[in-house]
Amino acid sequence: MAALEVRNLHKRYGHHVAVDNISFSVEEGEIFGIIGPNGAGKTTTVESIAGLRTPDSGSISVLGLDPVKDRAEVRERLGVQLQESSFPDAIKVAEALELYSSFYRDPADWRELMELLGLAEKHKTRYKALSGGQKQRLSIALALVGNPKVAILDELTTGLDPQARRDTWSLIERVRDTGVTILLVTHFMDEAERLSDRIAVIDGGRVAAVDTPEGLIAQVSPVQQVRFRVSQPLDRRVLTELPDVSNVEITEGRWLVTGRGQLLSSVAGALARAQVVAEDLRVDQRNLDDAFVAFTGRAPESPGPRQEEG
Ligand SMILES: Nc1ncnc2c1ncn2[C@@H]1O[C@H](COP(=O)(O)OP(=O)(O)OP(=O)(O)O)[C@@H](O)[C@H]1O
Repeated sequence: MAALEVRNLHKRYGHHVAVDNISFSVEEGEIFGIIGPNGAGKTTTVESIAGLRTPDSGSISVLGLDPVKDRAEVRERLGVQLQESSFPDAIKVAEALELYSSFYRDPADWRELMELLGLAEKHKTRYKALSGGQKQRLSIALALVGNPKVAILDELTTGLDPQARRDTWSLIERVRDTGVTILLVTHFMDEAERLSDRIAVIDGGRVAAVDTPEGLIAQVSPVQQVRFRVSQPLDRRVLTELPDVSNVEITEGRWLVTGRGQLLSSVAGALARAQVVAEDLRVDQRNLDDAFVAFTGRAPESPGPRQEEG
């Protein structure tokens, strides 16, 4: 059974169609990314999954449950970090975590989460006195405090500095490694590419593509090239016989290998087997930004400027 299943989801606000027939499914243990321009319908989709909005039509299953009909059960199993979480200004970090953990049947150890998210030193600090990055980390902790089987993270690292972003990514990977399925909405292509097993590109309320990060990139730019020099003589057939390789050119000692699919790993593997070291290696490779532009016709946002971490 898929952890999440969204089928033919529709949602209008007045005459404006925000979600126009969105379908996708997320396997258990996956990190599934959702990317798309502003106003694409990402938040409407994930808030419908969380039972916070009622779709006009379509069906949603969270671990086999309906977010509206089975609201209480879904709440126990689904952790949600949404944009602009708002808490009472006067609540202290530890109080918020303890309070939220009391809402669940089988909560996580909130003290451990506080430690993990680097909030232990701030445990007595009131919400209003936290920096943007600390508020962000608290909202992640609160999404995880119920020990969820599925977590929805929207704008995970907005407002975090580069080190805090990387730390948060490692944390999310650790959470995934404990078996939690993660739905990650993000504006940042580096984050989506680093974390997601698969990604849905949403544009104008529709799914423009669903694939692995490499698959999305390959869809828009199937041809790749790898350039290098070799540390010792090499029979070109070692490379021309690889299924991913379409052409090998050697000019003045520089090798240019053209191909598709997993070209770099195929070439690296063949060179390693031949005990040849690739020197001065360059890969002409597109990234997820290129795929985003190709699927949506718009450039993705960049992560900065970021708020000061306190
Ligand atoms: N409560 C609402 N009332 C009216 N229109 C809404 C409401 N919520 C969202 N919309 C509109 O629906 C569309 C989809 O919004 P949504 O927030 O789902 O997009 P998004 O992809 O999450 O955008 P962003 O990346 O900017 O957060 C937008 O055009 C938005 O203006």
